[in-house]
Amino acid sequence: MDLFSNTTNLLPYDGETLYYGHILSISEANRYFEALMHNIAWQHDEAIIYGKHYITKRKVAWYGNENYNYTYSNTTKQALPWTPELIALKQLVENITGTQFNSCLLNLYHTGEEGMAWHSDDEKALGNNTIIASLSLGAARKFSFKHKKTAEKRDIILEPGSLLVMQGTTQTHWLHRLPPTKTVKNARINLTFRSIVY
Ligand SMILES: O=C(O)CCC(=O)C(=O)O
Ligand SMILES: [Fe+2]
Repeated sequence: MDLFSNTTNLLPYDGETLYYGHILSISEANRYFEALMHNIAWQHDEAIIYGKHYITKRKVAWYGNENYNYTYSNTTKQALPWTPELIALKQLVENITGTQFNSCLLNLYHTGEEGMAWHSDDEKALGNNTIIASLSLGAARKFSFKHKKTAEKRDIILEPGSLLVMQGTTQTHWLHRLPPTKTVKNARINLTFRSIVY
């Protein structure tokens, strides 16, 4: 039995997304935020859309068990080996979710003006009904879901030190995004633990 089983599904149908709230104390969340700011190999993300090359303001980093090649937005990333902080966080998230993860995509949003557009994490490498565990550090930000057919929406505030888990058919039927906002001035780090199936 997991310790956090009293969570409810944020989505009304066609998927399961659980918000576990704080899984780290404020001081632990601050300590990890500072450590990851300095110790992660942050790089600007690249995408090739209709043949045009884009570089994002947001920074990303990709870590994993092996040298996974991971392709999205027409660019291929290679995973770096886990750092001690990432191993500790992965362990914590695995204990709570009862699931093993073999990789983690990190995002660094320097201010509220950086976000992520509507998408679903439905790359082939994640397989069907994948489970993605999303840990937030730094600034609290709004996170939104939109159903692909009905356009029904759900919003949630992701607090620092909190865990959100997207599973079941969430990626098949729902888009999600991190909307940009002028009111947030501070940086946020998000870690999405994932399982690459090949
Ligand atoms: O920053 C977030 O909370 C979400 C990031 C995300 O959706 C992704 O990396 O696929
Ligand atoms: Fe995503």
